[in-house]
Amino acid sequence: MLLHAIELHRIAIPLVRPFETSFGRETERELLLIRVRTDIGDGWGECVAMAAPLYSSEYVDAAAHVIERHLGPALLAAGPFTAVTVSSLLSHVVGHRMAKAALEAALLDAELRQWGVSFGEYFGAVRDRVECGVSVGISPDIPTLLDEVSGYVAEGYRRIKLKVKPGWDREPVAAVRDLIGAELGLQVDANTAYSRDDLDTLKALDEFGLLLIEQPFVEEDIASHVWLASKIQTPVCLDESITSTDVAIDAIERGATSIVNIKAGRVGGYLEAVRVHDACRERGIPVWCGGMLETGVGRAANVALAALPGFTLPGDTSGSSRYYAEDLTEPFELVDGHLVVPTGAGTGVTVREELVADWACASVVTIR
Ligand SMILES: O=C(O)CCC(=O)N[C@@H](C(=O)O)c1ccccc1
Repeated sequence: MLLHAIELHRIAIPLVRPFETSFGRETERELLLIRVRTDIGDGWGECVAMAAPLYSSEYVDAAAHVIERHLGPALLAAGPFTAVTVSSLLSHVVGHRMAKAALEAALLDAELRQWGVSFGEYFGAVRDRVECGVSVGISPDIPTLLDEVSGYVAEGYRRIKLKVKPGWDREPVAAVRDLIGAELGLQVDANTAYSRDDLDTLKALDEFGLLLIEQPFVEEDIASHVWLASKIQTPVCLDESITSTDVAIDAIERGATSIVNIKAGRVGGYLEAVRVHDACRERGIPVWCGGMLETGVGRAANVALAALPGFTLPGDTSGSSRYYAEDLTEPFELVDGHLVVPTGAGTGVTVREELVADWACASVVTIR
Protein backbone atom coordinates (compact mmCIF):
# COMPACT_ATOMS: atom_id res chain seq x y z
CA MET A 1 0.00 0.00 0.00
CA LEU A 2 1.02 3.62 -0.45
CA LEU A 3 0.60 5.81 2.63
CA HIS A 4 -0.68 9.28 1.76
CA ALA A 5 -1.27 10.77 5.23
CA ILE A 6 -1.44 10.04 8.94
CA GLU A 7 -4.00 11.87 11.12
CA LEU A 8 -3.43 12.21 14.87
CA HIS A 9 -6.74 12.61 16.71
CA ARG A 10 -6.51 13.32 20.44
CA ILE A 11 -9.69 12.71 22.37
CA ALA A 12 -10.79 12.67 26.01
CA ILE A 13 -13.66 10.46 27.18
CA PRO A 14 -15.11 10.58 30.71
CA LEU A 15 -15.01 7.26 32.60
CA VAL A 16 -18.29 6.00 34.05
CA ARG A 17 -16.49 5.76 37.40
CA PRO A 18 -12.97 6.67 38.60
CA PHE A 19 -10.39 3.96 37.96
CA GLU A 20 -7.66 3.74 40.62
CA THR A 21 -4.55 1.59 40.41
CA SER A 22 -1.37 1.45 42.48
CA PHE A 23 0.09 4.13 40.20
CA GLY A 24 -2.74 6.64 39.93
CA ARG A 25 -6.43 7.52 39.61
CA GLU A 26 -8.15 8.30 36.29
CA THR A 27 -11.53 9.96 35.82
CA GLU A 28 -11.21 10.30 32.05
CA ARG A 29 -9.30 8.49 29.31
CA GLU A 30 -7.27 10.81 27.15
CA LEU A 31 -5.97 8.90 24.14
CA LEU A 32 -4.48 9.19 20.69
CA LEU A 33 -6.37 7.76 17.72
CA ILE A 34 -4.57 7.29 14.41
CA ARG A 35 -6.24 7.37 11.03
CA VAL A 36 -4.13 6.44 8.03
CA ARG A 37 -5.09 7.50 4.49
CA THR A 38 -3.70 5.09 1.91
CA ASP A 39 -4.18 4.31 -1.76
CA ILE A 40 -6.25 1.25 -0.74
CA GLY A 41 -8.43 3.06 1.81
CA ASP A 42 -8.41 4.34 5.40
CA GLY A 43 -7.61 2.51 8.63
CA TRP A 44 -7.90 3.39 12.35
CA GLY A 45 -5.59 2.42 15.20
CA GLU A 46 -5.75 3.22 18.92
CA CYS A 47 -2.63 4.12 20.89
CA VAL A 48 -2.97 2.70 24.42
CA ALA A 49 -0.50 5.11 26.05
CA MET A 50 -1.96 6.89 29.05
CA ALA A 51 -2.00 10.67 29.48
CA ALA A 52 0.95 10.45 31.92
CA PRO A 53 3.95 8.05 31.98
CA LEU A 54 2.81 6.14 35.06
CA TYR A 55 2.15 2.64 33.71
CA SER A 56 5.03 2.79 31.22
CA SER A 57 7.42 5.45 29.96
CA GLU A 58 5.06 6.19 27.06
CA TYR A 59 2.35 8.84 27.26
CA VAL A 60 0.02 10.60 24.83
CA ASP A 61 2.12 13.71 24.15
CA ALA A 62 5.23 11.62 23.55
CA ALA A 63 3.41 9.19 21.27
CA ALA A 64 2.02 12.05 19.19
CA HIS A 65 5.44 13.66 19.03
CA VAL A 66 7.37 10.53 18.05
CA ILE A 67 4.80 9.72 15.35
CA GLU A 68 4.88 13.26 13.99
CA ARG A 69 8.68 13.63 14.03
CA HIS A 70 10.06 10.11 13.54
CA LEU A 71 7.67 7.21 12.92
CA GLY A 72 5.29 8.96 10.53
CA PRO A 73 8.00 10.40 8.24
CA ALA A 74 9.72 7.00 8.08
CA LEU A 75 6.52 5.35 6.81
CA LEU A 76 5.61 8.22 4.46
CA ALA A 77 9.04 7.96 2.85
CA ALA A 78 8.91 4.18 2.55
CA GLY A 79 7.10 3.95 -0.77
CA PRO A 80 4.82 0.91 -1.22
CA PHE A 81 4.85 -1.39 1.84
CA THR A 82 2.59 -3.90 3.58
CA ALA A 83 1.45 -3.94 7.21
CA VAL A 84 3.76 -6.86 8.05
CA THR A 85 6.79 -4.72 7.16
CA VAL A 86 5.82 -1.78 9.41
CA SER A 87 7.77 -3.01 12.45
CA SER A 88 10.96 -3.37 10.42
CA LEU A 89 10.42 0.04 8.80
CA LEU A 90 10.21 1.52 12.32
CA SER A 91 12.86 -0.62 14.03
CA HIS A 92 15.49 2.15 13.86
CA VAL A 93 13.45 4.06 16.47
CA VAL A 94 14.18 2.70 19.94
CA GLY A 95 11.14 1.94 22.15
CA HIS A 96 7.83 3.80 21.66
CA ARG A 97 6.13 0.42 21.27
CA MET A 98 2.61 1.75 21.90
CA ALA A 99 3.02 4.42 19.22
CA LYS A 100 4.38 1.83 16.78
CA ALA A 101 1.54 -0.56 17.65
CA ALA A 102 -1.10 2.07 16.87
CA LEU A 103 0.41 2.80 13.45
CA GLU A 104 0.73 -0.88 12.60
CA ALA A 105 -2.87 -1.55 13.69
CA ALA A 106 -4.20 1.31 11.57
CA LEU A 107 -2.29 0.13 8.50
CA LEU A 108 -3.34 -3.49 9.11
CA ASP A 109 -6.95 -2.27 9.39
CA ALA A 110 -6.68 -0.49 6.03
CA GLU A 111 -5.05 -3.50 4.36
CA LEU A 112 -7.46 -6.11 5.74
CA ARG A 113 -10.51 -3.99 4.90
CA GLN A 114 -9.34 -3.94 1.30
CA TRP A 115 -8.76 -7.71 1.36
CA GLY A 116 -12.11 -8.34 3.05
CA VAL A 117 -10.37 -10.22 5.90
CA SER A 118 -11.13 -9.73 9.61
CA PHE A 119 -8.43 -9.30 12.30
CA GLY A 120 -9.64 -12.57 13.83
CA GLU A 121 -9.26 -14.54 10.59
CA TYR A 122 -5.86 -12.95 9.95
CA PHE A 123 -4.53 -13.68 13.45
CA GLY A 124 -5.79 -17.30 13.44
CA ALA A 125 -8.84 -17.04 15.71
CA VAL A 126 -10.35 -20.40 16.71
CA ARG A 127 -13.36 -18.98 18.59
CA ASP A 128 -16.26 -16.77 17.55
CA ARG A 129 -16.65 -15.32 21.07
CA VAL A 130 -14.27 -14.81 23.99
CA GLU A 131 -14.77 -15.25 27.75
CA CYS A 132 -14.56 -11.94 29.59
CA GLY A 133 -13.13 -10.82 32.89
CA VAL A 134 -13.33 -7.41 34.45
CA SER A 135 -10.76 -5.22 36.18
CA VAL A 136 -11.82 -3.54 39.43
CA GLY A 137 -9.94 -0.49 40.66
CA ILE A 138 -8.87 0.34 44.19
CA SER A 139 -11.97 1.49 46.06
CA PRO A 140 -12.39 4.10 48.82
CA ASP A 141 -13.72 1.39 51.12
CA ILE A 142 -14.82 -2.26 51.22
CA PRO A 143 -18.61 -1.65 50.91
CA THR A 144 -18.03 0.42 47.76
CA LEU A 145 -15.79 -2.32 46.36
CA LEU A 146 -18.35 -5.05 47.06
CA ASP A 147 -21.13 -2.97 45.51
CA GLU A 148 -19.08 -2.57 42.31
CA VAL A 149 -18.08 -6.24 42.19
CA SER A 150 -21.69 -7.35 42.76
CA GLY A 151 -22.70 -5.36 39.69
CA TYR A 152 -20.09 -7.07 37.52
CA VAL A 153 -21.04 -10.51 38.79
CA ALA A 154 -24.68 -9.73 37.96
CA GLU A 155 -23.59 -8.69 34.45
CA GLY A 156 -22.09 -12.14 33.99
CA TYR A 157 -18.33 -11.50 34.05
CA ARG A 158 -16.41 -14.77 34.25
CA ARG A 159 -13.48 -13.47 36.29
CA ILE A 160 -12.81 -10.63 38.72
CA LYS A 161 -9.42 -8.87 38.81
CA LEU A 162 -8.73 -6.63 41.77
CA LYS A 163 -6.14 -3.90 41.76
CA VAL A 164 -4.04 -4.18 44.93
CA LYS A 165 -1.24 -2.25 46.62
CA PRO A 166 0.38 -2.32 50.07
CA GLY A 167 -2.42 -1.56 52.56
CA TRP A 168 -5.16 -2.54 50.13
CA ASP A 169 -4.72 -6.25 49.45
CA ARG A 170 -5.60 -8.96 51.95
CA GLU A 171 -8.78 -7.31 53.26
CA PRO A 172 -10.38 -6.54 49.87
CA VAL A 173 -9.39 -9.93 48.48
CA ALA A 174 -10.92 -11.74 51.48
CA ALA A 175 -14.11 -9.69 51.24
CA VAL A 176 -14.52 -10.28 47.49
CA ARG A 177 -13.73 -14.00 47.75
CA ASP A 178 -16.41 -14.18 50.49
CA LEU A 179 -18.88 -12.31 48.26
CA ILE A 180 -18.36 -14.25 45.00
CA GLY A 181 -17.80 -17.71 46.47
CA ALA A 182 -15.07 -20.23 45.65
CA GLU A 183 -15.96 -20.95 42.01
CA LEU A 184 -15.74 -17.59 40.22
CA GLY A 185 -12.24 -16.72 39.00
CA LEU A 186 -10.43 -14.12 41.13
CA GLN A 187 -7.00 -12.59 40.52
CA VAL A 188 -5.05 -9.54 41.65
CA ASP A 189 -2.90 -6.96 39.86
CA ALA A 190 -0.24 -5.07 41.80
CA ASN A 191 1.20 -3.02 38.93
CA THR A 192 4.71 -3.35 40.42
CA ALA A 193 3.71 -1.97 43.86
CA TYR A 194 5.43 -4.59 46.10
CA SER A 195 8.97 -5.58 47.03
CA ARG A 196 10.63 -8.68 48.50
CA ASP A 197 9.94 -7.20 51.95
CA ASP A 198 6.24 -7.86 51.32
CA LEU A 199 6.62 -11.65 51.09
CA ASP A 200 4.37 -12.33 54.10
CA THR A 201 1.57 -10.23 52.62
CA LEU A 202 1.87 -11.88 49.22
CA LYS A 203 2.06 -15.35 50.77
CA ALA A 204 -1.10 -14.64 52.78
CA LEU A 205 -3.01 -14.33 49.49
CA ASP A 206 -2.41 -18.05 48.88
CA GLU A 207 -5.44 -18.86 51.05
CA PHE A 208 -7.88 -17.28 48.57
CA GLY A 209 -7.35 -19.64 45.60
CA LEU A 210 -6.39 -16.84 43.22
CA LEU A 211 -5.90 -17.59 39.53
CA LEU A 212 -2.74 -15.46 39.58
CA ILE A 213 -0.96 -12.49 41.05
CA GLU A 214 -0.03 -10.02 38.32
CA GLN A 215 3.22 -8.02 38.23
CA PRO A 216 3.97 -7.75 41.96
CA PHE A 217 7.45 -6.24 41.42
CA VAL A 218 9.01 -3.66 39.09
CA GLU A 219 9.15 -4.64 35.43
CA GLU A 220 12.95 -4.97 35.19
CA ASP A 221 13.21 -7.24 38.23
CA ILE A 222 12.76 -10.67 36.66
CA ALA A 223 14.88 -12.29 39.40
CA SER A 224 12.48 -11.26 42.20
CA HIS A 225 9.56 -12.75 40.31
CA VAL A 226 11.55 -16.01 40.03
CA TRP A 227 12.21 -15.79 43.77
CA LEU A 228 8.53 -15.12 44.59
CA ALA A 229 7.28 -17.95 42.34
CA SER A 230 9.29 -20.36 44.52
CA LYS A 231 7.78 -18.94 47.74
CA ILE A 232 4.03 -18.79 47.06
CA GLN A 233 1.34 -21.10 45.65
CA THR A 234 -0.46 -18.49 43.59
CA PRO A 235 0.85 -18.45 39.99
CA VAL A 236 2.88 -15.34 39.10
CA CYS A 237 1.74 -13.52 35.94
CA LEU A 238 3.72 -10.75 34.23
CA ASP A 239 2.36 -7.69 32.43
CA GLU A 240 4.67 -4.66 32.41
CA SER A 241 7.76 -6.88 32.19
CA ILE A 242 6.70 -8.54 28.94
CA THR A 243 7.77 -6.10 26.23
CA SER A 244 8.54 -8.59 23.41
CA THR A 245 8.56 -12.25 22.46
CA ASP A 246 12.24 -12.59 23.43
CA VAL A 247 11.60 -11.10 26.89
CA ALA A 248 8.60 -13.42 27.33
CA ILE A 249 10.71 -16.47 26.48
CA ASP A 250 13.47 -15.33 28.87
CA ALA A 251 10.99 -14.75 31.74
CA ILE A 252 9.31 -18.12 31.15
CA GLU A 253 12.57 -20.06 30.89
CA ARG A 254 13.86 -18.41 34.10
CA GLY A 255 10.64 -19.40 35.92
CA ALA A 256 9.51 -15.81 36.55
CA THR A 257 6.04 -16.29 35.12
CA SER A 258 3.67 -19.19 34.55
CA ILE A 259 0.89 -17.10 32.98
CA VAL A 260 1.34 -14.12 30.62
CA ASN A 261 -0.85 -11.06 30.13
CA ILE A 262 -0.57 -10.08 26.46
CA LYS A 263 -1.17 -6.45 25.44
CA ALA A 264 -0.48 -5.61 21.81
CA GLY A 265 0.46 -2.00 22.61
CA ARG A 266 2.97 -3.02 25.28
CA VAL A 267 4.81 -5.41 22.93
CA GLY A 268 4.80 -3.13 19.87
CA GLY A 269 1.83 -4.38 17.91
CA TYR A 270 -0.72 -7.11 17.25
CA LEU A 271 1.68 -9.03 15.01
CA GLU A 272 4.24 -9.22 17.85
CA ALA A 273 1.38 -10.09 20.23
CA VAL A 274 0.58 -13.11 18.04
CA ARG A 275 4.27 -14.09 18.19
CA VAL A 276 4.20 -13.81 22.01
CA HIS A 277 1.09 -16.01 22.01
CA ASP A 278 2.80 -18.60 19.81
CA ALA A 279 5.96 -18.66 21.98
CA CYS A 280 3.90 -19.08 25.17
CA ARG A 281 1.79 -21.82 23.61
CA GLU A 282 4.91 -23.74 22.52
CA ARG A 283 6.01 -23.63 26.17
CA GLY A 284 2.66 -24.60 27.68
CA ILE A 285 2.13 -21.13 29.19
CA PRO A 286 -1.50 -19.93 29.21
CA VAL A 287 -2.08 -16.34 28.18
CA TRP A 288 -4.92 -13.82 28.52
CA CYS A 289 -5.60 -10.50 26.84
CA GLY A 290 -4.84 -7.45 28.97
CA GLY A 291 -6.63 -4.14 28.54
CA MET A 292 -5.77 -0.45 28.57
CA LEU A 293 -9.28 1.01 28.76
CA GLU A 294 -9.53 0.84 25.00
CA THR A 295 -12.42 2.27 23.02
CA GLY A 296 -14.18 -0.03 20.57
CA VAL A 297 -11.31 0.50 18.10
CA GLY A 298 -8.71 -1.18 20.32
CA ARG A 299 -11.29 -3.40 21.97
CA ALA A 300 -12.26 -4.93 18.61
CA ALA A 301 -8.63 -5.83 17.91
CA ASN A 302 -8.15 -7.19 21.46
CA VAL A 303 -11.22 -9.43 21.15
CA ALA A 304 -9.88 -10.80 17.86
CA LEU A 305 -6.51 -11.49 19.51
CA ALA A 306 -8.17 -13.15 22.50
CA ALA A 307 -9.80 -15.66 20.11
CA LEU A 308 -6.45 -17.38 19.46
CA PRO A 309 -6.10 -20.88 20.92
CA GLY A 310 -3.58 -20.06 23.66
CA PHE A 311 -5.85 -17.43 25.26
CA THR A 312 -7.38 -19.90 27.71
CA LEU A 313 -8.06 -17.47 30.57
CA PRO A 314 -10.70 -14.70 30.61
CA GLY A 315 -9.06 -11.39 29.65
CA ASP A 316 -9.62 -7.75 30.53
CA THR A 317 -11.89 -7.62 27.47
CA SER A 318 -14.88 -6.11 29.23
CA GLY A 319 -17.95 -4.59 27.64
CA SER A 320 -17.77 -0.97 26.49
CA SER A 321 -20.01 0.05 29.40
CA ARG A 322 -17.35 -0.96 31.94
CA TYR A 323 -15.61 2.32 31.18
CA TYR A 324 -17.71 4.41 28.84
CA ALA A 325 -21.34 5.55 28.72
CA GLU A 326 -20.93 5.78 24.93
CA ASP A 327 -18.28 4.11 22.77
CA LEU A 328 -16.47 5.44 19.72
CA THR A 329 -17.77 2.44 17.74
CA GLU A 330 -20.77 0.18 18.03
CA PRO A 331 -20.69 -0.91 21.70
CA PHE A 332 -19.24 -4.24 22.83
CA GLU A 333 -21.89 -5.89 24.98
CA LEU A 334 -21.43 -8.87 27.24
CA VAL A 335 -23.60 -11.86 26.35
CA ASP A 336 -23.44 -14.79 28.77
CA GLY A 337 -20.06 -13.57 30.00
CA HIS A 338 -18.60 -13.38 26.47
CA LEU A 339 -17.93 -10.81 23.74
CA VAL A 340 -18.52 -11.79 20.12
CA VAL A 341 -15.44 -11.60 17.88
CA PRO A 342 -16.11 -9.05 15.07
CA THR A 343 -16.37 -10.72 11.67
CA GLY A 344 -16.24 -7.61 9.45
CA ALA A 345 -13.13 -6.80 7.43
CA GLY A 346 -10.27 -5.23 9.38
CA THR A 347 -11.28 -4.51 12.97
CA GLY A 348 -14.89 -4.95 11.83
CA VAL A 349 -16.07 -1.85 13.66
CA THR A 350 -16.94 1.62 12.40
CA VAL A 351 -15.56 4.72 14.06
CA ARG A 352 -18.27 7.31 14.78
CA GLU A 353 -16.37 10.28 13.38
CA GLU A 354 -18.82 12.77 14.87
CA LEU A 355 -17.76 11.57 18.34
CA VAL A 356 -14.08 11.85 17.43
CA ALA A 357 -14.81 15.51 16.66
CA ASP A 358 -17.03 16.03 19.73
CA TRP A 359 -14.49 14.47 22.12
CA ALA A 360 -11.44 16.13 20.55
CA CYS A 361 -9.16 17.72 23.16
CA ALA A 362 -6.61 19.05 20.65
CA SER A 363 -6.62 19.98 16.99
CA VAL A 364 -6.05 17.21 14.49
CA VAL A 365 -2.45 16.90 13.28
CA THR A 366 -2.03 15.57 9.73
CA ILE A 367 1.35 14.29 8.56
CA ARG A 368 1.93 13.90 4.82
O1 LIG B 1 -10.21 -3.40 31.31
C1 LIG B 1 -9.30 -2.66 30.91
O2 LIG B 1 -9.16 -2.26 29.75
C2 LIG B 1 -8.27 -2.21 31.93
C3 LIG B 1 -7.62 -3.41 32.54
C4 LIG B 1 -6.54 -2.96 33.49
O3 LIG B 1 -6.67 -3.11 34.68
N1 LIG B 1 -5.50 -2.35 32.92
C5 LIG B 1 -4.44 -1.86 33.79
C6 LIG B 1 -3.35 -2.86 33.87
O4 LIG B 1 -2.44 -2.66 34.68
O5 LIG B 1 -3.42 -3.87 33.17
C7 LIG B 1 -4.04 -0.50 33.33
C8 LIG B 1 -4.98 0.47 33.41
C9 LIG B 1 -4.68 1.77 33.01
C10 LIG B 1 -3.45 2.05 32.50
C11 LIG B 1 -2.50 1.06 32.40
C12 LIG B 1 -2.81 -0.24 32.81
